[in-house]
Amino acid sequence: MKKPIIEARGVNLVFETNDGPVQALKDVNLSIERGEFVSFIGPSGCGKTTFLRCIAALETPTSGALTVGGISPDEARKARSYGYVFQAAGLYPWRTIAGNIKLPLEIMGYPKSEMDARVEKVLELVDLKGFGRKFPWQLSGGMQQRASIARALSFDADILLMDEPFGALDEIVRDKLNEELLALWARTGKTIGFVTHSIPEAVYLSTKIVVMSPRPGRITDVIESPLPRERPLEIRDTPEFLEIAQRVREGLHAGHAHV
Ligand SMILES: Nc1ncnc2c1ncn2[C@@H]1O[C@H](COP(=O)(O)OP(=O)(O)OP(=O)(O)O)[C@@H](O)[C@H]1O
Repeated sequence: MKKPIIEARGVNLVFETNDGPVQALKDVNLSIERGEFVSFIGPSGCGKTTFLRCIAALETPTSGALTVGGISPDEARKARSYGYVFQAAGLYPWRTIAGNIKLPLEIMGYPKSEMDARVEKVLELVDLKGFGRKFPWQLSGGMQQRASIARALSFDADILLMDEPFGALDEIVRDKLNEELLALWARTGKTIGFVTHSIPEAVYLSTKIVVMSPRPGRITDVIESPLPRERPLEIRDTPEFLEIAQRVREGLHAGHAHV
């Protein structure tokens, strides 16, 4: 059997705060296979972001085992195994779009010609061809978020971690970006970890949906989606889609019963 690209076994994380310990993650067990699209959904404070940050070695579990590509998250971070997309696009206003996308490549010391080639390639991947010389403030919110995805893709990591990347966008833009993200995922074969508050977004995008609940943050359900990988937006009106959405809803409610 192939080894999962991300594997968590009995992961716990307790934050020590002024008000006492906060158990952000409790006994999290999860396997993510290469090429999967995994969404994390649950109410505020259930540990979605914390788990993503553990994968990215931005937080360290208090106990348990977590591997990324068979190595520790810290080693995986040093090996540039993932790109990270935050809720806010976080582009530097004094740099052009191309300049922003180049930033991680500059830090990694890529030669100029390769940087330029990569910028062109990722701009095309996120449908921003021709916008490299614009500044962030000249782009719409949706375009800025596409640019931040391009930046995360620029060094071609196997894993893309996305923390509510479309949360601040209106529904029409969000639909379009969801469609584009699926196309990008199909073209690149990346493994994607995606945090969301939206049930339709989670069901539309994912091959696996991880339902979480708070206090302490834990996984209450893991749903393997039976939907085909190729998904027109209209799939959201099919009985299969609505059935999965219902199961997510039930998982969310069941989680609350423990609070
Ligand atoms: N650095 C920290 N110090 C102390 N407590 C923290 C820290 N980071 C997160 N927490 C707490 O851990 C719990 C999980 O937080 P986390 O941000 O992972 O939740 P979330 O599910 O991503 O929430 P949201 O949907 O609001 O982003 C919360 O109770 C939060 O207050």
